[in-house]
Amino acid sequence: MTPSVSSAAVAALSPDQKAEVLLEALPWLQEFSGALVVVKYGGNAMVDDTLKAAFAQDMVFLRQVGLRPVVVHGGGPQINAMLSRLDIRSEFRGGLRVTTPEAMEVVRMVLTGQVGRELVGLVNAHGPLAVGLSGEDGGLFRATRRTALVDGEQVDVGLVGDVTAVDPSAVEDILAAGRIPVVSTVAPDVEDPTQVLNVNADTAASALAVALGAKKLIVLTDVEGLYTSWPDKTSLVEEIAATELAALLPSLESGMVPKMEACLRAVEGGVPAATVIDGRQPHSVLLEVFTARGNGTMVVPDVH
Ligand SMILES: Nc1ncnc2c1ncn2[C@@H]1O[C@H](COP(=O)(O)OP(=O)(O)O)[C@@H](O)[C@H]1O
Ligand SMILES: CC(=O)N[C@@H](CCC(=O)OP(=O)(O)O)C(=O)O
Repeated sequence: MTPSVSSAAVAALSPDQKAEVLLEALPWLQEFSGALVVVKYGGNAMVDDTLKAAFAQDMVFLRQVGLRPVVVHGGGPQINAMLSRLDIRSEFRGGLRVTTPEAMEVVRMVLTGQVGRELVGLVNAHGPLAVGLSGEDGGLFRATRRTALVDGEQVDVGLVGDVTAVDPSAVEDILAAGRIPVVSTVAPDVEDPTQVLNVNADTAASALAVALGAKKLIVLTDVEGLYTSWPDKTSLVEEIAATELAALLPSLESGMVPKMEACLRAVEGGVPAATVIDGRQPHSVLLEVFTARGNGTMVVPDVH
């Protein structure tokens, strides 16, 4: 496997510099030893092959140094591409895809049969570590149909749900076997378990992080982090407490709404920290977990 960090750049470092880089990770290796970390990989941060390979390498790295990573992936752009190839119209309302029965078939096929499979393959290029599953497997998720909030009104978005029950035992079994679960976020409807619903991947990752008692939720996206007044680049937030974020939520725009809501719910549900990081930076997860100055925006409880 070709290393994604340039060997020439590493060779150019002096022995002292190499030791310094390795030692910077020591306190973080100690702090995160054995820790369960849920990593949500957004579809927008997944469009480049080199980035995807680097992400897979990071998951293997975490696992190798004793953490227990759980991957929850999105795939919005990949679903869009397949819907347009099949000539099926699709629109978003309040950050959620309006999902017809026809679109739902494509969502399930792309998330579970394409995006999930590709990530499993990339991780397993390093060894037989990843096992893919969807919210349908082993009763992992159950979802309740929801509407979207558009201009103060609740509107119907079709076969879309929110995860309202999680049975993490299937994920825990995979972790106990020393492997890396890779979860796609379609989920059976509580009312009719033969009907699957489309679930936003950020909110599903958050529900899973809470149910697993994760030490951290890391959300990769295609922007540096949360901006309080988007798109003003000077308004990037490094750290924000739950109450402050709750007050800010109504002013956020569509893509960031489910993401920041997910971080808030995770922290309110007992996850000590939820971080949104820039997935366009190769190895952003390694930098986030193992360096002093992480990146992106960290959401923390009010008292921590
Ligand atoms: N306040 C904000 N801070 C940061 N990004 C924002 C904000 N408001 C809207 N955005 C947009 O949200 C996008 C991320 O959401 P989304 O496209 O759903 O990503 P993903 O596929 O990673 O889930 C960013 O690329 C940015 O264009
Ligand atoms: C209800 C809803 O909108 N579901 C999303 C599920 C995928 C997702 O969340 O993907 P990202 O993380 O890449 O945005 C969708 O259909 O696009």
